[in-house]
Amino acid sequence: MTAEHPHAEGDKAGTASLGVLDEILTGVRADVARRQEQVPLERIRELAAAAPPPLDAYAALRRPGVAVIAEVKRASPSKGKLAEIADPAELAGGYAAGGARAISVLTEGRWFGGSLDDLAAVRAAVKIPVLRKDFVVSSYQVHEARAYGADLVLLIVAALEQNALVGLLERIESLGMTALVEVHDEEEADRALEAGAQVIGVNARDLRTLEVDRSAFERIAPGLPSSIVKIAESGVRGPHDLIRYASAGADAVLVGEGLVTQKSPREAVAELVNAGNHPATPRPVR
Ligand SMILES: O=C(O)c1ccccc1NCC(=O)[C@H](O)[C@H](O)COP(=O)(O)O
Repeated sequence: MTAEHPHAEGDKAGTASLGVLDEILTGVRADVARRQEQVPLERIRELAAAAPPPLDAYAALRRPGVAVIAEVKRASPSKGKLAEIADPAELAGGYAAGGARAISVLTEGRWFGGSLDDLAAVRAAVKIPVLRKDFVVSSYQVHEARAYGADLVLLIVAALEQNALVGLLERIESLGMTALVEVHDEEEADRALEAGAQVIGVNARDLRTLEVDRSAFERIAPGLPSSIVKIAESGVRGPHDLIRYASAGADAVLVGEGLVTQKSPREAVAELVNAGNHPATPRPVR
């Protein structure tokens, strides 16, 4: 993690500034501009085209049982430092061995302590789909994601005008990847559907206040068509949260803090996977 992490360790949800998403995006734009100066768009496109083909994340997440997407997350705006992750490949290998269906890699550096090197290391370590979890605002980042081995790319509706959302989603799909389109309310869910999203994540974390409200998924998911893969993001601290999300129709849960802070992230994943496969756990209606 960079030394100039903007929030001190131990910051709590609710105390961050209302403009945290804007603050993150300002830093992301500066970082993308710097990388693009070093590796021009034409070159990153060549690297993306030369990368091994992406895996089918939609199919992987539609398989029976509630899928666990396990996240490599060192730090966050809401909590500051979460875990020392010296070897993201080893962590991801443990997640895969525990039964994770996909791995999420935070590649934003200033707030989350991630990097594209983490993405490449994880890609090389596992044979399951890998998500580039970042604040994607330009097609350059989409080509970068592919060049570094991503199969899935996060798009946050709250961070994008509708034209940009549509353009980036099409770019992701044109490179054979899957877009995970993140929403926080019904209006954003409508925008995601209009843009053509096939995989929608409802993030329980309000990006303005950083508070986690698990009922957001329960409000939004039932209104989504059955063909959509529905992912409940944030707030899974154990099997009880997975079961709650499954009861509201989740195909998958995306889990960061609840895994990286455990003594054995591999066992913590396995516990969630078992809960997701248990016959008593509700199945999404398709
Ligand atoms: O985690 C944060 O504090 C955060 C703040 C602002 C924007 C995004 C943020 N997190 C990204 C995520 O969506 C989570 O890492 C992911 O859903 C996992 O959440 P959790 O299991 O609660 O760590």
